This record gives sequence, C-alpha cells and structure tokens, in this order.
Amino acid sequence: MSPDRFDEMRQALQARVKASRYRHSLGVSQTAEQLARIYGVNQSEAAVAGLLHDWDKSLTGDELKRKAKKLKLAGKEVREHATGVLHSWTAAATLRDEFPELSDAVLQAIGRHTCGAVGMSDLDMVVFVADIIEPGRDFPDIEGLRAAVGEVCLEELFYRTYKANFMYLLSADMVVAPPSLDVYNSLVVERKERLEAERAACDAPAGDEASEAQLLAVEIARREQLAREAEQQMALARKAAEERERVREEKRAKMQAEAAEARAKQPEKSKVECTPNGARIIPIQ
Ligand SMILES: Nc1ncnc2c1ncn2[C@@H]1O[C@H](COP(=O)(O)OP(=O)(O)O)[C@@H](O)[C@H]1O
Repeated sequence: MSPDRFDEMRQALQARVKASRYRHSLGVSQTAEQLARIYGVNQSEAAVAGLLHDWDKSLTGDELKRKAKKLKLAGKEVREHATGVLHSWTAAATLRDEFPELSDAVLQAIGRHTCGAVGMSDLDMVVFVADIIEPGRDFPDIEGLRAAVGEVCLEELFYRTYKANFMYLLSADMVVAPPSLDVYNSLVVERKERLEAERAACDAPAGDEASEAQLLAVEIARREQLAREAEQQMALARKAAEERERVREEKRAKMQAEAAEARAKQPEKSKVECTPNGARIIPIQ
C-alpha cells in the first residue's frame, strides 16, 4: 500500500473516532508494524490492520447491537452481554465498503482482535498483541508482555497476551464472549503440545550426532564385555594357583609326617654310641 493511501485511511479514522481512540489506533498500528518486523510478518498489512482495528468503536452500543444483528454476526447473548466485542466483527464485515483494497488477511485480523479464533494466523496474533501492549496502555502485567517481545515465539507471546486479557475480563466481572472459551482452551492444548515438542527436540540427539552416539554405546558395551571376560579368566587363574598351593601343602605335610614316622620307628640299637674318649662303639647285631 502506498504511503498516501495509508495517510488517507489515517485521516478518515481521525475524522471518525474520538481523539483518545485515534491515538490508541496509531499506537496499535506502529506496534503491530514493529512486531511484524520482529516476527517476519507482512509489515504493511500489520500497520493497516492496526490502524483500522477499532474503526467501528465510533458506534454506540445500541448501534453496534443493531449492526451485528442485521449482519447476523452475533447471537442475542453476546449482543446483550459482551457488546464490547461486536465492533471487531462489524468492522471486518463492512470495512471493504470504505476501503475496497483491504485484503482478506487484514479484515480477518481486525475481526479477530477481541475474541481471537481457533487457528490464528501470524498477522492475527500480531494485531491482537499490538492492541494490548501499545505504548498508551497500562496494566499490571504489561511490562512482562513487552519484555517478552522477541524473546519468545509469536505463539507464546500471543498465549500470554490472550491470558492477560482473559484474566482482566474475570477480574472485572465481565461476561466472557463464548467463542473466547474455545479459543482459550485450544491455546492451552496447543501450548502444552508445543512445549512438549520443544523438550523432546532438546533431549533427542539429531542426525550424525545420533549415529555417533549409537556407535559409542556399542563400543562401550564391547569393552565392558571384554573387561568382564578378563575378570573371569583372572578369577580362574587365581583358583588354579590356590589349588596348586593346596596340593603342594598337602604333599609337604605328608612328607613331614612320613619323616616323623620313620624317625619314630628307628631302633635304639642302631643308634651310634660314642665312648667317653670319642671311640665309636659299633653295636653288635
Ligand atoms: N473475549 C471477550 N469477551 C468479552 N469481552 C471482551 C473479550 N475480549 C475483549 N473484550 C472486551 O471488549 C472490549 C473491546 O476490546 P478492545 O477493542 O481491545 O477495546 P479497548 O481498546 O477499548 O480495550 C474491551 O472492553 C474488552 O475488555
């Protein structure tokens, strides 16, 4: 989109909504453009969707209810009790009457900036987040969300932003538009699956690393087996040496016993006797 055309849209918005809404819209447009740059989304579409997202905020509650009813965009319950979300749907359904060149993607992002939807596009998420964290907004958790920009993936940033908006609705005792309940639940499930997949990707060795790890494991097992076999052989050798020593000991003991027995059996007469002068006396047989 040309800068001139963007400027025409900006002026049309300025003429349509009150000053504070116009400032908010400029903030959302700039923030959406920044987020789009960071997360690789079409910046021009993000800027336009951000600029025009609150186009129908100029209508009163009754006008919005009538418009939504006429366009069959919302049931009675939402029209009556969650009137705040209607402007996103009515704008998405009619903005092409004003600006025919708006793409389906831009209109969808505008239509989803309050309740979101199951299966948000990147542009949808960028515009949703920008609406909540643009510089003019202030609420307790906002700095945490702003600090997460670029630090976490777009899905996670959107999840945290959606949750913050959800908690705001609960804390303010507001009716939660029914489509948001399905959106919230699907976001929780998607996030759980995403975190599990990320953990699994971190734990599992990839490609070459995997085969290298397998080879290493096989080599370790082979060496452990060799060590076990060597240990068994050493144990057998120790046992054989002990056995040999035992047999030797037995033999020694037997020989000593035999020698002792032989000595004991030697007759007195066979003993050599000596006379006092040293002459040998040979006993008579
Ligand atoms: N899921 C929802 N259910 C009911 N109300 C919602 C929901 N989401 C947003 N709203 C309310 O609808 C209004 C429109 O939101 P938004 O366009 O961001 O307006 P604003 O810029 O004035 O906050 C807000 O008051 C918001 O609290």
